[in-house]
Amino acid sequence: MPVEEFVAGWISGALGLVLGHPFDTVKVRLQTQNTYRGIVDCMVKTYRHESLLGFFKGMSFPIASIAVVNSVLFGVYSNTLLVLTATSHQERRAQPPSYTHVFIAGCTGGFLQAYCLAPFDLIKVRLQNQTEPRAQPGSPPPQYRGPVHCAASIFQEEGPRGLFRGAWALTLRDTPTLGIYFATYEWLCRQSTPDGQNPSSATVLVAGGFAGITSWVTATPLDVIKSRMQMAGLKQREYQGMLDCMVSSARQEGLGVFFRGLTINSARAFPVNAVTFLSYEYLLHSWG
Ligand SMILES: C[N+](C)(C)CCCC[C@H](N)C(=O)O
Repeated sequence: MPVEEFVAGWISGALGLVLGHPFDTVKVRLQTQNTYRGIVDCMVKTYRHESLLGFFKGMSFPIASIAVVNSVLFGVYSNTLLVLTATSHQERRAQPPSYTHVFIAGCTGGFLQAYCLAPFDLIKVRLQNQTEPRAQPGSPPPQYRGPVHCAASIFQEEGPRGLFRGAWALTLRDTPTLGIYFATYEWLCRQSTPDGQNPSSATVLVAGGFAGITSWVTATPLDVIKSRMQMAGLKQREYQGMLDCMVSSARQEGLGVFFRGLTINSARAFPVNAVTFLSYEYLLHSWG
C-alpha cells in the first residue's frame, strides 16, 4: 500500500489547519453561543476579551490529530481509488477515474476519518467555547485547563462514550460531503487542464479552494447539529438524539439555525483547502 499519500495528507492538512483556525473558532462560537450579533461582533469581542490568543484556543490538539485524520482521509481516498481503478496517483492523470469512483473513494475516506476525528473534534469544540480570558489573578479558572485535562474530565464525568459525543452527526456530515469534496476538485481540475496533463498550481489552488467551499456549504446544517451535540451535557441542554437536536433547534431559532457559520465556513474553506491540495499535489509530485 503506497504510504506517500498518508504522509502528504498529514503535512498538507497541518498547513491548512493553522491558516484556518482563527476562522474556525469564530464559527464554533457563532454556532453554539447566542451572545454574538455576527462575525465582526464575535471577532471584536474575542479580541478585546482574550487578545489574539483567543482565536487560537484549542489548536494544539487538532495539529497533533491532523496527522491521523488527514492522512487517513487522503490515504484511504487514494488507496480506495487504487482498488477501484487499478491506477496509482501518478497514473491517474493519464487514465482519469470516473466521477463515481472518485465520489465513492471520497466517501470511504470521509467515513473512516470521521471516527478518528470525533474525539479530537469534541475536545477542540469544548476548548474553543471557553470564553474566559487567559488565567488572570483572582478570576475563576476555566473548566478545562487544556486538551489533556479536557479529555480526562470528559472521560471521568461522561464516561468513555462521552468522548464520542456527536460522532454520529460528524460521520453523517463527513461521509457524503467528502465525496463531494474530491469530485468537485477533480471536476474543476479537469475543466481547465488539457487531457493527460498535470493541473497547474493556479488550477490546483482554485479547484482546492472551491472544493472546500462546496463541501462546507453542504456540510453546514449537520455541522451545526454536530457542534451542539458536542456541547450538550455541559452548559447547554441535553438532547435525546440527533433528531431531537434538529427539531428543537429549528423550533426555537427558526430554520436559519442550520446555516449558522455558513459565511465563515466558506471564507475559511477557500484558503485552507487551496493550501491543502497544493501542498498535497506538490509533495506527491516531488516524491516522484
Ligand atoms: C467535509 N467537511 C466539509 C466537513 C470538511 C471538508 C474539508 C476538510 C478540510 N480539512 C477543512 O478543514 O476544510
